Amino acid sequence: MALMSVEEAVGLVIGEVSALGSEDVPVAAAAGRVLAQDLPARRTQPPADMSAMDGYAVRGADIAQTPAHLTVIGESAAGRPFSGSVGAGEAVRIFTGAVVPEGADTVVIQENTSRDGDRVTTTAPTAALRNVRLKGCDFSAGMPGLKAGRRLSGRDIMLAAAMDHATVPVSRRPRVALIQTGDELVLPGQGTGKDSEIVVSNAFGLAALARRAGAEVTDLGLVGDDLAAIRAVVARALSGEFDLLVSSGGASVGDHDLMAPALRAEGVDLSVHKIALRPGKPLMYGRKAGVRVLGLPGNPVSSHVCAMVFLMPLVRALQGDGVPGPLTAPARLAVEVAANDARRDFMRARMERHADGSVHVTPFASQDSAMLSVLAAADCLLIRAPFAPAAKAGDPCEIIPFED
Ligand SMILES: Nc1nc2c(c(=O)[nH]1)N[C@H]1C(S)=C(S)[C@@H](COP(=O)(O)OP(=O)(O)OC[C@H]3O[C@@H](n4cnc5c(N)ncnc54)[C@H](O)[C@@H]3O)O[C@H]1N2
Ligand code: MOO
Repeated sequence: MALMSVEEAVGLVIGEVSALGSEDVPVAAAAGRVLAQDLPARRTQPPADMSAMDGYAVRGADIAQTPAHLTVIGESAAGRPFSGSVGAGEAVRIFTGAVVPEGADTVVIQENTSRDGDRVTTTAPTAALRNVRLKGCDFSAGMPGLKAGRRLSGRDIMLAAAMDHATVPVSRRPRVALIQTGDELVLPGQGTGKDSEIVVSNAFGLAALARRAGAEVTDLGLVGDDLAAIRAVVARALSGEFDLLVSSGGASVGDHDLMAPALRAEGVDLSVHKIALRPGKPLMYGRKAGVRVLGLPGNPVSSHVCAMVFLMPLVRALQGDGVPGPLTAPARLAVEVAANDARRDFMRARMERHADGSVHVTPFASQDSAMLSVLAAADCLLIRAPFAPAAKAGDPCEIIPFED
């Protein structure tokens, strides 16, 4: 059977996905969530012309010549505006963040003045209109401040709060169920010391990546290589409690690789199985009604790479994220690499930043998809396109930097 290209598979997995429902969350809890609707400003900022400096609010025309002598008629502080207006030859003592009083249009910083009782004299020139933040220069009421589909950063929630939103509408978190299959698997600390045992690792990495992408994750635990047992846990995961089932293991063609038969027996329509991807060839994707299923290979590195290429983008797309990723970056090869075969390769690699800012990437000598020590030592994946010719040190390349 011909292998499906990674692009086609990604298209099938996230192509027709739209956001699950939405919920309102306090703005303080909204960082990392995806905005479900455009967020307009509920007020104008600054709400009035405001001083950007500590000094004196004056009429610009009055200070065209230095020195200019003015009479101080009052004070405007942040939150405590001056109620009168500034006439010709007058000044109001003003502080940063205070409303510029009516009549004034310029603020002279106090370092450029000398004060004597209620008289103030300018000691250096100030251009008219300086040091004033005009009403609405940041945003105006009704203006679309943040667009739907945006994953909110700390900077975004500052803007949301300043626009006077105590809560923000975000897409609800996709509910993800994890299953790990394999008779050999034991939990950390629970092995009996037999050479045939393998301590599970995959669910920890998968849960971490899914949560980082915004999912609520439930680990349904380990299940042996037994069709009835796998079907039972698959049936639970498909029962409506979850939006996405993610399995690891049992995806290949061996006699004990039972995930595809179990999924099909439980009514999952598998549209992807076997991809031109390394690591991660035996990747499955399918749906049963509203529940999506991602069947990842058991090899630990394969499961993790597939999670970066398919699981995280899918979890983000299920929140309506307009940029589901993964985000790639340009770099240069630090060493030569051999020609690639038909599978798009995501090589574990380390990057080094040179003084000129360029990033140089060295893939590890071992690219075994079982080797967690190499995965943990890597800080990026070097992408090699299908049939890419051999390349030499200094050639441009593309990487996916790990986010942690
Ligand atoms: N004849 C063929 N054999 C294999 C092929 C193939 O095309 N033809 N593909 C290989 C590739 S590529 C991969 S990747 C693996 C994937 O196999 P499975 O998804 O069936 O994975 P398992 O056999 O269940 O496990 C593989 C390996 O990973 C260990 N493992 C499994 N689950 C976990 C876990 N949760 N935590 C840690 N380690 C885990 C497991 O013990 C095995 O060592 O198939 C190749 N074979
Ligand atoms: O795809 Mo497998 O992950 O090459 O080992």
